[in-house]
Parts: sequence; structure tokens; C-alpha cells
Amino acid sequence: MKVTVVGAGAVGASCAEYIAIKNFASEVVLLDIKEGYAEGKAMDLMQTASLNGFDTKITGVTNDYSKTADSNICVITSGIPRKPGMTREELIGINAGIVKTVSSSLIEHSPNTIIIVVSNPMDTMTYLVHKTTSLPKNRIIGMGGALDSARFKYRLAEALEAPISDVDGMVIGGHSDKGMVPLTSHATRNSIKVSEFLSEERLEQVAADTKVGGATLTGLLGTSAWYAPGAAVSGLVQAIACDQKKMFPCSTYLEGEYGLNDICIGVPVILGKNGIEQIIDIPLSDAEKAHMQASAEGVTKTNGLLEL
Ligand SMILES: NC(=O)c1ccc[n+]([C@@H]2O[C@H](COP(=O)([O-])OP(=O)(O)OC[C@H]3O[C@@H](n4cnc5c(N)ncnc54)[C@H](O)[C@@H]3O)[C@@H](O)[C@H]2O)c1
Ligand SMILES: O=C(O)C[C@H](O)C(=O)O
Repeated sequence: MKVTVVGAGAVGASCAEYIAIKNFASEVVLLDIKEGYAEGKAMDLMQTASLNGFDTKITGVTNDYSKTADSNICVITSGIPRKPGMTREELIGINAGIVKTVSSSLIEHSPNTIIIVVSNPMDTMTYLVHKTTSLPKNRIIGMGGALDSARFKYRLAEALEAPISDVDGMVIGGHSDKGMVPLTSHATRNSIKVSEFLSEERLEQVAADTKVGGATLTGLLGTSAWYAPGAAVSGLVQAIACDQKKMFPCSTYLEGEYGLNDICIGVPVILGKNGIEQIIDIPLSDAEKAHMQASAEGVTKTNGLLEL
């Protein structure tokens, strides 16, 4: 199993590290445009192998796509992150060009690959890969909902004063400060609805904190987060590589599901060896449907800025 990660920055390196530590891939190729950077990150990570007990071989390359040939899975993290006070949507001007060039170079060398898009604004970058490559929709996956759901569970556990392993919940919709739809009514603690334990006001606070999860970290760190994003990507990669048939909310191209068309946005999917093997169309409450509709309108507006 060969995995390529483009962008050896904060998220790309974290992603490569988690993939290696989980020890399911034979090879991870890290590629970056900055001379020597991916080689350095790969060497540093390989020097953790005996300490962390993994056998995955990590190699670094400077913009040499021939070294990525025949990758089963390619992850795109190349692009600029936001600074405090910015939205993800403001990154489109620079990142769209990067994602378009990178995805086409990857496919040239790995025509059968599955692509996971991480660069922001992620739903629009996923849509861009759909519109500018000939990959089938099951092989183009946007990572956002897995991360947002992990943050939702963190906030729920904090409110419940419970261990995170007791908590389950999911965030669908666009990966943006306003567009996320935390499915509060479906969230549970050991199969009991969280509304049995928390007031409506507290649950609204949990949802609000979840939606600005990325912005909160960007304010604290001066750039956007990388540990949870890297871990979330490694979860998707592992589900595909190990044909786990696990459910994650991912950005995928919709053709009528959730009443939406011609858009990539976060919905629950089953991930296995073929990438997205099924889109799960769960019933939403009227309020959740309205939030999803508003979220889709936001993503469509950002998609309109693409030069296709
Ligand atoms: N979808 C999500 O949930 C999520 C989570 C975190 C970050 N992100 C996004 O991921 C992206 C990367 O974030 P980061 O913190 O790792 O940034 P970073 O600046 O640390 O790393 C980005 C790397 O991309 C490289 N790069 C730029 N152009 C390139 C090209 N054409 N080819 C190859 N490499 C190129 C840069 O040299 C840099 O090393 C940002 O757009 C950020 O917003 C998304
Ligand atoms: O917040 C960001 O800009 C990065 C990423 O999308 C995140 O949610 O951490």
C-alpha cells in the first residue's frame, strides 16, 4: 500500500506521522515544492521508526512526481493555511491553482489513485478536483467532517464531564465556520441522547464552539491546526487501505442526496477499498435540513469563485 502526501508542512507531516505510527502502509511519499523540505521531514520521521515501532518507509521528494507513481491513495495538503481573523474561503485565490496543478500531476503518475483533499476551502477544492479531472466520484474525497466530528465529541465530553470514549456524534455540512451542521439531536453518551444530560442552551454552546473549532485554534496558534487534522486524514486513509467499511462524514459529490446537486459537501459515507462505497442519506429534522440548505448555499457561492 503506497500513500503519497503532497505538502510536507504542518498537516502533511502530521498525517504522514500518524499513518506510519498506525503501521498499515508499506510506503509513504511526502512531496513538497520547497527544496529539501520533504526530504528533511521524511528523514526526521524515519528516525522515529525504531522509537515508535513502525516499518512504514517514508521518503521525501522535491516536486518529483515520478516518485509518487502507482500510489493507491494521494492526500493533498499543499497550499496556504489561514491566519487569525481570516476565513478558509479567503484562501481560494492561491489554493485553487495549487490544488488543480497538484491533482493533475498526481493522476498522471497514478491514474488509479484515490484522492483525499485537505487544502482549504476544502469543499470547493474537492469540487475543483471533480470538475478538472476525470476521476470517478468515489475516488475523490474531501476531509473535513471527520475532524469536525472529533472536535464535536471533544466539546460534548467537556460539557458532559465524561470521557470522550463515552461520546458519539457527527458533524455534516460544509467545512466552514458558519456551514458546519453538528447533529446534536443524534449525539449520544453510551447510546443515551445527550439531551437527557444537557440543557438546550448548553447544547447550543457545544454546537457553536464546534463550528469555530478551527478558528479558535488558529487564534491560539497563529496558524491553523495540524494534530487533529493529521489524525483525521490518517483515519480515512486507514479505512480505505484496510477496506474497513467505516462511516465518516466526508465531502463528496452529491447527485440528489440530501436534496442537493452538483456540489461537494460533508455527508456520512462508507469508506472501503474503492474509496466512497456508499453515501448514507439519513433523515434530518426540519431545523437540520434548513441548516444543511444554508450550508450548501454558502459552498455553492464559494464554488462560483472558481475559474472552471
Ligand atoms: N480540511 C481540513 O480539515 C484542514 C485541516 C487543517 C488544514 N487544512 C488546510 O491544509 C492546508 C495546509 O495546511 P498546513 O498547516 O499544513 O500549511 P503549511 O504551510 O504548514 O504546509 C503547506 C505546505 O504546502 C507546500 N506547498 C505549497 N504549494 C505547493 C505545491 N504546488 N506543491 C507541493 N507543495 C506545495 C508548502 O511548501 C508547505 O510546505 C491549508 O490550506 C489548510 O487550510 C485543512
Ligand atoms: O481552521 C482552518 O483553517 C484549518 C482547518 O480547516 C481546521 O478546521 O483546523
